[in-house]
Amino acid sequence: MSTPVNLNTIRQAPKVLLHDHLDGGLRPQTVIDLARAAGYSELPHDDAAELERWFEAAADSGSLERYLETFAHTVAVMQTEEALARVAAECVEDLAADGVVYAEVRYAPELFQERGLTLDQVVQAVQDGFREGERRVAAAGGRVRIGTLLCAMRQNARSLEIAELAVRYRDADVVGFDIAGPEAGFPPTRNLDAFEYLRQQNAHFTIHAGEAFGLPSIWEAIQHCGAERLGHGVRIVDDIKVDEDGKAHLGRLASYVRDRRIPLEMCPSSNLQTGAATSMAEHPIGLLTKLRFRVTVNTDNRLMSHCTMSSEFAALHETFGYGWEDFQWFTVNAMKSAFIGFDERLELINDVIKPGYAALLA
Ligand SMILES: O=c1[nH]cnc2c1ncn2[C@H]1C[C@H](O)[C@@H](CO)O1
Ligand SMILES: [Zn+2]
Repeated sequence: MSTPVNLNTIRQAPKVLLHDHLDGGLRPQTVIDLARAAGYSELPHDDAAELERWFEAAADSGSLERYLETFAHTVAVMQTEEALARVAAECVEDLAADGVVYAEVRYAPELFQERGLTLDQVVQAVQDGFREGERRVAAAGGRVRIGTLLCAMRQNARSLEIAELAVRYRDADVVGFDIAGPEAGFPPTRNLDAFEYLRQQNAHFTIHAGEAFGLPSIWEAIQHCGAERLGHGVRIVDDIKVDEDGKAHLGRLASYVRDRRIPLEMCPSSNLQTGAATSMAEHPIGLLTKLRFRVTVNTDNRLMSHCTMSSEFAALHETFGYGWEDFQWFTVNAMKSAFIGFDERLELINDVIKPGYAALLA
């Protein structure tokens, strides 16, 4: 008889996370500590539990723009090398404690220059923090590997510079690039020079698309920019019609995304808060999973969405009845879609993920 599925047992299952923002995953107490150290007095609460509730409620606004406003506080307290390294190390510990065995964690270096840090100092501080976190996890007998994605913010015009930064650190575990920030009004094609540069460098990138804007954003991200994965991508369902008898008809773009196995970095809880989906039951992940798109499950922002990889899986179990086989499928999908090398992905699938789920299914 297989292990019953609940939050505790899900924590023990090996999980892979491709879409997690460093500045969206701070521990509430760390936000408070760092604010104190920096003399930042704008926090809405100085009690960790209240602050945690505040982030979740403020992010639960129904709009991506309002959701993004909450990052003003986390970004404000991450302006020194010490703060960046601490947040990065704690991020690794928290993911490992939740049973994540591989994660790609992203952030926008350009946001951490308010106190004079150079882009290189920002990246080096975060990489130091990630390596420190991995060492602490290994010393405690755990296993986790972190790759970094550098984001450029859509509303700024620094994407080529950030793409060059990502390539400069590609041998120091920066595994790819992304664009983030408000989607409506900032089409991905504004950053074509960055994407062209990355392709010429044989570098990897994903693009936030199809979250707060629809099919044109997804189409541009894939066909003009050359994105290998889609951040969210939920609006791809606008190109799918389902008959009354349940038969699905895919348009050209949806067919392309499915047939080319383009990974969808889906983040259910975040989508409920930004209004990209109306409820868990109606979240497009149900249909897209049924149609065997390459779906992956992610947290987006663990602080703002008050979630973990395990709580996302648990919510999907409650809503759609998914069990270990489905979780293994999401996890293998994610591992196959990661930006690290093929050998390493295969090793994680064969040595960690499959044995982990086999034990839970036995
Ligand atoms: O879901 C999101 N969509 C677009 N941008 C986002 C999302 N979550 C976080 N961000 C932004 C806010 C962060 O400051 C930035 C880099 O992590 O990315
Ligand atoms: Zn995101």
